[in-house]
Amino acid sequence: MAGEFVRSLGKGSAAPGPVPEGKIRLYSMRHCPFAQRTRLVLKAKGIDHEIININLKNKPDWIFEKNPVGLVPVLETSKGQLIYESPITCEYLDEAYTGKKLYPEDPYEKAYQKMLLELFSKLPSLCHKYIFATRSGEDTSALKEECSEKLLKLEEILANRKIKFFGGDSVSMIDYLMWPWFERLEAFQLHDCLSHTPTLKRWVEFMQLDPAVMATITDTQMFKGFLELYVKNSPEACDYGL
Ligand SMILES: N[C@@H](CCC(=O)N[C@@H](CSCC(=O)c1ccc([N+](=O)[O-])cc1)C(=O)NCC(=O)O)C(=O)O
Repeated sequence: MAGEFVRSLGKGSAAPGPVPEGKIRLYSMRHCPFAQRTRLVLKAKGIDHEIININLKNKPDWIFEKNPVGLVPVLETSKGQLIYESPITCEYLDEAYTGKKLYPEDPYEKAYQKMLLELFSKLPSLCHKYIFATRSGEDTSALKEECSEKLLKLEEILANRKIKFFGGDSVSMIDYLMWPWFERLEAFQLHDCLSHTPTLKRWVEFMQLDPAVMATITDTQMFKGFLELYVKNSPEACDYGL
């Protein structure tokens, strides 16, 4: 069974058959911010796809045949090609499919977006560390400060370039690659890190109006419910809310 809102496949499940001609398959998890990057690009480009959710707390053995490290997202084509690591899945979709180009054609502008991604790329692990530290009652002030510093850097970039989105005046790849963590700041209890970043706050408001963002939005309460179970390694975490 494939679909965005279908229960995940876990240990003991049969491996799905080949991907139908004309479709691409995403191995995903409904609450995963990395997989949301790929879902944003699939939506933004209007790509015909199917989704198979994976139970990451009770993984089927066959997921390691799709990605040797057993993580989602993974794309599978009808030729049996496999693509993993979220920024690579997004770039692949942008190149392999027609429709709106999300990375700029200009080599410098594309390089610039990839440099921004590097700058951003510490934030996911900081958010995750913060969640675990909060749960175990540790002092989280240094981690929170580090998050604020990262966001301040992004604020300066956006404010200095006087642009609405990180790639210019319309949404592009870098915005989608960063978005899933901004959407979850409240659930991470890190929302006040945005209190000194007015330009970044406006970017969040612009992003909330984007059709692909609206189509993949994660409800804060739902994500909190998922996190609660995920940090306890519950096999029910990935299907929370279904
Ligand atoms: N570079 C890779 C990283 C991919 C990745 O790590 N995927 C997680 C998805 S599940 C993670 C998740 O949704 C989550 C959310 C919040 C928190 N937290 O706040 O603590 C933690 C995790 C996974 O499969 N994981 C499976 C596994 O680790 O075995 C890429 O860019 O593709």
